Amino acid sequence: MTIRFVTGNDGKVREAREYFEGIDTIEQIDYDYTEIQSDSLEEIARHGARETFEAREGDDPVIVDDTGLFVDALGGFPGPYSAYVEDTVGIERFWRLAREEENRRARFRTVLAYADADGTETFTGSVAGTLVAPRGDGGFGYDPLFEYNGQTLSEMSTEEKNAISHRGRAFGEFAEWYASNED
Ligand SMILES: O=c1nc[nH]c2c1ncn2[C@H]1C[C@H](O)[C@@H](COP(=O)(O)OP(=O)(O)OP(=O)(O)O)O1
Repeated sequence: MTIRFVTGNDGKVREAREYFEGIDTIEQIDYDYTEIQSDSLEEIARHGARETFEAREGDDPVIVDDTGLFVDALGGFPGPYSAYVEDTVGIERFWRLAREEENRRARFRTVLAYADADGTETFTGSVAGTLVAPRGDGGFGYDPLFEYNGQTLSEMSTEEKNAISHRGRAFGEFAEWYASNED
């Protein structure tokens, strides 16, 4: 099938194309859905997918990905506000805040929302790691700061990142559900 991925983030699309290579086609859709103010990634993603599905003509299913980086020592900040923090202060200044903390544990969480004529479903994936001084030049967003098993996500190939990442795990949940729901 063709999966219509509603996002302006090319990094997310690259990871989806790698994950579903040879299985499904990923089509990137630009639709400016309302990012509701909420501390729940589920609500944000669910609302975005529903709104986009209903605004489009036809019955093509769509997916929306809402992701956040949650830092333990900062009470989960920036969490659902991760895009805002990246756009305003940037990851270098965010690192200067995080490096003051003794406990540098953090977690990425992705909620993928799928909407079609039958309703909306959400799928979640997360990965725990450690914040470090930025390293590597792959990936996107906060990847250079996030270390997992000795490597930052920026030092991994897309395939390696997908194998352990929040998003890769959410894709896995979705793919399993989708396969068991096909007519
Ligand atoms: O795997 C990732 N590795 C590192 N950083 C990441 C990742 N995934 C999202 N991020 C960053 C991008 C943005 O600063 C925020 C999520 O924001 P989020 O609203 O989900 O995405 P976005 O605004 O970039 O694109 P869009 O809403 O069009 O899909 O965390």
